Amino acid sequence: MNASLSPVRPLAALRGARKRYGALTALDGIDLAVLPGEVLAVLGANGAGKTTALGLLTGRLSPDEGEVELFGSDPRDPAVRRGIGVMLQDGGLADTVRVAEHVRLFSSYYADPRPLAETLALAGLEDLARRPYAELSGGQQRRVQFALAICGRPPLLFVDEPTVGLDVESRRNFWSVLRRLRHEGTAIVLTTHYLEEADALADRVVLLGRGRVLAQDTPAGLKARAAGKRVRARSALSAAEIARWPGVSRVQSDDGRLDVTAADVEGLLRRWLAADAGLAELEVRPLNLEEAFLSLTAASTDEVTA
Ligand SMILES: Nc1ncnc2c1ncn2[C@@H]1O[C@H](COP(=O)(O)OP(=O)(O)OP(=O)(O)O)[C@@H](O)[C@H]1O
Repeated sequence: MNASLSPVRPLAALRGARKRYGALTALDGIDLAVLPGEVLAVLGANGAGKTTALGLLTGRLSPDEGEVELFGSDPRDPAVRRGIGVMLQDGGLADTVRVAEHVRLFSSYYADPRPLAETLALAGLEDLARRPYAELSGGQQRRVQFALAICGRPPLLFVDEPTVGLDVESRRNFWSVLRRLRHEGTAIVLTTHYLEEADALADRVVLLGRGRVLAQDTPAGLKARAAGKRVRARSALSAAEIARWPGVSRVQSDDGRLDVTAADVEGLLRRWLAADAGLAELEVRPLNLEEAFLSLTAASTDEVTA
């Protein structure tokens, strides 16, 4: 989607944004728009450019080329940034200060903060309010960083890999809090490696790879756009033979059966049945989000190396 053609004015946008670190191009001219009320997941492998994209949108970094817009203005203006909440990967908070004091101090920067007790409850910190920050576990420190990001009731919240290092229950709790904030009307930009997380939370996904946008879609749309379906069957043909057929992107031998990923599944099945009348135990299923992600990422790698 081209951000400038969007009928709804975005809360934040990158247009042709390019960012280099020395010789390395971290973002290679990307377009991205955050629409009111949506949860946008920025998904990608390590080094794809997710944190850099967030750094531009939140005014922490400046682009080398292109435009960055936040609430129609420049995010490098501190007055504009006051309208956002940001949870970074590393908060850098004072160790000796107690949790409630951190939250109270941050809340004082905002005109209409949440009551302290509500912020602590949303972040799951009620029982830790009197603890010094340094005496918290890594996961508990993440919750404090989250509390600071939401205490000012920002209409737009940025969270960078928020559930890294959280156990399964904490991750689920965190998801339900994000859903509640979205329900209150907060737009959320979330970076993640976890496809499951994007699938569970996001209205839209921007898939980044090597500093480029590989796809922007709903989680379901992303799955549909990815290269086809998986077909499993017991066959007399070899994996190498099927791998040469057009439209076949991957073949694996698994427990005496072949597992084939193909864009045109009907074409594959016609050819396979014609070549092997003994084809048995046939199963066809759509790719899950993880497989869709891998096939899109692999397609970009092919493009780069071609
Ligand atoms: N300050 C920096 N100086 C030099 N290179 C950097 C800097 N920050 C990021 N990079 C490089 O830019 C690229 C994009 O990094 P970025 O942190 O945006 O990726 P990411 O998608 O957030 O990765 P991860 O999932 O590992 O956090 C990487 O190759 C990274 O090594």
